[in-house]
Amino acid sequence: MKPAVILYKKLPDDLYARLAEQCDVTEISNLSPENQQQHAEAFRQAEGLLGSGGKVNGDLLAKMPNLRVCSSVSVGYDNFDVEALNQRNVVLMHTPTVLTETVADTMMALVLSTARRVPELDAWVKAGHWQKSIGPAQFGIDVHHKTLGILGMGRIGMALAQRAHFGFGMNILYNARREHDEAQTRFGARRCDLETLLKESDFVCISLPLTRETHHLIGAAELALMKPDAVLINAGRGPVVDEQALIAALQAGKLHAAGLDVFEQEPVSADSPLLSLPNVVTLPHIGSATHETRYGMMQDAVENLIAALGGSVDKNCVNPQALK
Ligand SMILES: NC(=O)c1ccc[n+]([C@@H]2O[C@H](COP(=O)([O-])OP(=O)(O)OC[C@H]3O[C@@H](n4cnc5c(N)ncnc54)[C@H](O)[C@@H]3O)[C@@H](O)[C@H]2O)c1
Ligand SMILES: O=C(O)[C@H](O)CO
Repeated sequence: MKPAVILYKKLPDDLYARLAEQCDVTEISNLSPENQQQHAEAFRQAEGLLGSGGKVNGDLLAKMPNLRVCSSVSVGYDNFDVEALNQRNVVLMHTPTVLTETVADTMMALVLSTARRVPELDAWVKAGHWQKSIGPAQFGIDVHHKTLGILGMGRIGMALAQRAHFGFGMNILYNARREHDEAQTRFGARRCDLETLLKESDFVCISLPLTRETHHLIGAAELALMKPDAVLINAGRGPVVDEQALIAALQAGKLHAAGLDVFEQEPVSADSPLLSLPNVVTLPHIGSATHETRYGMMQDAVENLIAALGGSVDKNCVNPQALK
């Protein structure tokens, strides 16, 4: 008999067919309480759960007594209560690697667009304000040969360092719990404490996961250490930065600009002051959102689920120790 799974994300037809060939699929739009209630029996039967968005915690697990594998269409897994999964011996699979280069591209896009004010000046031209030669009011700041500090020197941090160092001749700083030999050898990257990184970087770039340690890692005190002409980029998770403190720093002119792909609340509220600051570039959490990469993530998530239900967790598993 095929294992029962709940699918809470729309898949392309070919990937749905691949999943349905191996599993008995119940498809729902999301993990809302209404869907959990309406499909209570399917939740009770399910051995697998595949999708992204929505909390997977002890409450949900209590409704899924047969669950063995969760497969997330994301690398970040802060939506999952891993301790609760471990207690129940539920394996969590995710999609690292396939999205790394695309997210690094997005971060570089934020670096360039904040420094050179691309969205702001695009709107200015389209609004008909370009009536004579531009002057200092339209100038930006250089990116090349500046210092880029990375918080979260993992897969995405390394791919960003590669672009910044080889593409733009930038000096790379990083803050990490351990020395990263490859970062030192390939990019001449220097490990430093958080304070030094914030004081010396022209661009502070966050590609950290959201954990108890990283929640509000960057608050008012940390922002105050940054140079007034520095830029903050966040493509990790919104709550790594205290958003109220960031708004206050930007409003007080203590930072040059910010580039944000992630927010404390998503979608960001339409009345957030961040949306009316001209020096803030906002994106709707599109770090990995290209056609090719999103397809690759969904493909990996399907294969991860099938492999883990079959007892194989050699690749892309957050908690292999949970496998009984
Ligand atoms: N904006 C997006 O669309 C998007 C897309 C993909 C990933 N992300 C985010 O980026 C994160 C990183 O992805 P990755 O594939 O590079 O993961 P990774 O595990 O390879 O890298 C994360 C790095 O952060 C480091 N780290 C963790 N806690 C730290 C701390 N307290 N201090 C210093 N360093 C710490 C880890 O040691 C690791 O090197 C994901 O967890 C996710 O939250 C966002
Ligand atoms: O963690 C990830 O993979 C991205 O944020 C997409 O959700």
